[in-house]
Amino acid sequence: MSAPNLFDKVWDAHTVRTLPGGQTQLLIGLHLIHEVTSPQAFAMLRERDLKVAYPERTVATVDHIIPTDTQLRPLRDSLAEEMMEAIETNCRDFGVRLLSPDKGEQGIVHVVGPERGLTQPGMTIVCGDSHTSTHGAFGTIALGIGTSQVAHVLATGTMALAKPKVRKVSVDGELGPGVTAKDVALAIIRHLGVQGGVGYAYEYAGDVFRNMSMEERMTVCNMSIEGGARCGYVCPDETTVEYLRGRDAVPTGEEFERAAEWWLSLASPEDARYDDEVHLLASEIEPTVTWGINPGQSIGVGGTLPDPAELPEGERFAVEEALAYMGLEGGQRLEGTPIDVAFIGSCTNGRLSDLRQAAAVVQATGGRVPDRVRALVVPGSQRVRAAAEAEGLHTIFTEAGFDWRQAGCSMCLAMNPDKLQGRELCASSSNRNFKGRQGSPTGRTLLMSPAMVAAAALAGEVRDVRSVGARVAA
Ligand SMILES: CC(C)[C@H](C(=O)O)[C@@H](O)C(=O)O
Ligand code: SF4
Repeated sequence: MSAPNLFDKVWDAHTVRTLPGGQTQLLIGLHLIHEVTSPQAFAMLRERDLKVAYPERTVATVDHIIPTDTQLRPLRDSLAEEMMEAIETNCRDFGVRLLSPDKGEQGIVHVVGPERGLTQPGMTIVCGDSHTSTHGAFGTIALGIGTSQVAHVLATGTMALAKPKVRKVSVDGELGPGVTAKDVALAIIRHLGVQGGVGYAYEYAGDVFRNMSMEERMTVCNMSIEGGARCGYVCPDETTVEYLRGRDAVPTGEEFERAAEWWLSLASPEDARYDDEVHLLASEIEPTVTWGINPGQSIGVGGTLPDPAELPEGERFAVEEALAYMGLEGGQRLEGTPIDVAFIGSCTNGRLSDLRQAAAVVQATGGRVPDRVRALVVPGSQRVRAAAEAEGLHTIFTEAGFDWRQAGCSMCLAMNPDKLQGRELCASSSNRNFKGRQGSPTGRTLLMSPAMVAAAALAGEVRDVRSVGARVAA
């Protein structure tokens, strides 16, 4: 008999009961909320005269709509100001803590949860946001939910869910220089497909994840959803424990040691059972760039684009459609393609280590962003911004011609003034390259690591980060 994996253990520990239809009623340990998916949910509570069942397990932030040039109130965009006021009022009326920009606590929801130690191993975590999978880096069950589910969790602290299957995704060996967590995430998605994870939770394992920092694990877990998985996680280990020690929401002293012991005990054992297992080799992963309109359409930076004429009939259309939208030719190399905009930031790659890697490339290259390129560095949270400034990273960026911004989602989704214009081509450290994703209906996105974005910004074109000589690997 094989043993339960982490997902089974956390699921069982939070099961309230099995519902008549076969779903599980799951107790939710942490409910994170943001300004986009919460207003309607609070309205539903008001209509039915309900309270937030567990305000102490509910934490709010503002990220999508907040401008990143200045956060001074009232916000210049009246709709953004309205949304800001709505979340302030809702949090006040329902007794929910808002991580406020005035107190230096604000940031992207998936950055502030972990950095404050709100995200802890063994928890169930939900948020009305698809990239909630990020929190799985700590060995949690972390799920994105819809607005009506947000209302349900606010009102009951529980949620009905069918248990997904679990696939173990192992990446073994050692990553080469210049190959980052982002490249691992893109390689997994390319290998398994953007729909490959449907119905699954991904357990990330193997040498590569064992050696990763928590921030790198977050980058990969963040993109689980882009590979279709319901969520993704890494089993807690000493790296997890040491990351959490001393953070705001984490217990101290004896209580911390007890918690740490429990966290470590949740890790899947050697003989754990899985519904499926997949193995990838670290040595086969290159610095990766997307060329299409979903995150699975990527190549190693040195490679050439697929040629529709050489593809089987069934695959041809999707490639043709993507190449036509992107204005690229099959068989062409991506390296050397001129870019118009460079964006470093987002919940995938807007943490301190990401900014450090990008800054290292800027220093190693020594040049300046050409005038025709707009380059933005947007920290994932106010704390990340302050920490980066304390090490002088902002000076490295601004002296090289990058724009150093306030914390927020910024151009990842462009629900704020940071938008592409027309057909601009953007080298972006974010997670989605869908048509029109970055604010212009015809705008184009090349997803890559923050180090690669920095290299592209300085060259004004797609470059292999390894050619600039900076050691950017963790
Ligand atoms: C606005 C929000 C609902 C959305 C999501 O769920 O992911 C956004 O964060 C995104 O990245 O597209
Ligand atoms: S940074 Fe991008 S992916 Fe992350 S929550 Fe914001 S909009 Fe969504």
